[in-house]
Amino acid sequence: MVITNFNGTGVGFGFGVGCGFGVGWGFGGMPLNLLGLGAGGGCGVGVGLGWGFGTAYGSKYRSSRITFQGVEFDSKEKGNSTEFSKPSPEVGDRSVFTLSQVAQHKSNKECWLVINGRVLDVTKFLEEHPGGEEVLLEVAGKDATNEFDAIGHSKVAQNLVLKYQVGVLQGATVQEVDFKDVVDKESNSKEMSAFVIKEGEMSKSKAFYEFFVPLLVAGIYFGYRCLTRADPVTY
Ligand code: HEM
Repeated sequence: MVITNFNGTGVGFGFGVGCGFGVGWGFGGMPLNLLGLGAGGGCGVGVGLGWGFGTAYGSKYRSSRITFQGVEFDSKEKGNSTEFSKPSPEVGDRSVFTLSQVAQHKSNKECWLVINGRVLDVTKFLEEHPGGEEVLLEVAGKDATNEFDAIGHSKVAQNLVLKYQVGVLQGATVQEVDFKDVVDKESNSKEMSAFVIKEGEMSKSKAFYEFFVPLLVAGIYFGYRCLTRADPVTY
């Protein structure tokens, strides 16, 4: 099983008494592909049905038997090792491309990008990418090394990079890799684990504003209502 955690800005709906903040469901993370638990605080209406913005945290699960196109992580076992099957690329692995040549392939029909000096044709991987095809298309035709590293991709993802290599970038020094070596313990264990926390995506001050300001406002309002409530008249 693969669990990918995410956090991001979310929208929460909740019910409250007196003021309208509560805990509810929200969406968050990139991509917005699963609902997560969110906390929201906000304006109260009437008897206290409220809504607010908060941060959503969630996890998404998928089967551990992920088969990326053409790559069988847990089959073809020979003894204790698993064979990493790489289909023959249309273009030779050692072809040398310039960045402007790579830049000519930036659509979903032909999507190339560069990672660590390797030129990759990820067209067939677009739909398979756990992070969504949009992020790949955003860096299509460019050097996406920084974006790739920033996510903290797993060893499995790094091995997949080799599968989609169609050449190298002109002037780049690329570490030679023997394809028999790319399968490590992680893929042999038939389990692809991912724990992606996008730190830095939300600054501390933003988190402060999203969480505490609505709570503060609601608290002040609640306190004001308590203090200004007229005492019942007793006879
Ligand atoms: C050919 C290059 C790439 C491959 C083979 C690849 C593969 C993967 C894989 C296997 C995962 C699942 C988690 C993991 O194992 O690390 C993943 C997640 C992700 N990737 Fe990539 N990736 C590639 C390029 C990129 C690029 C360039 C970006 C950003 C521009 C990106 C953004 C993401 C994001 C945001 C996630 C996390 C998804 C989530 O939080 O649910 N990936 N990728």
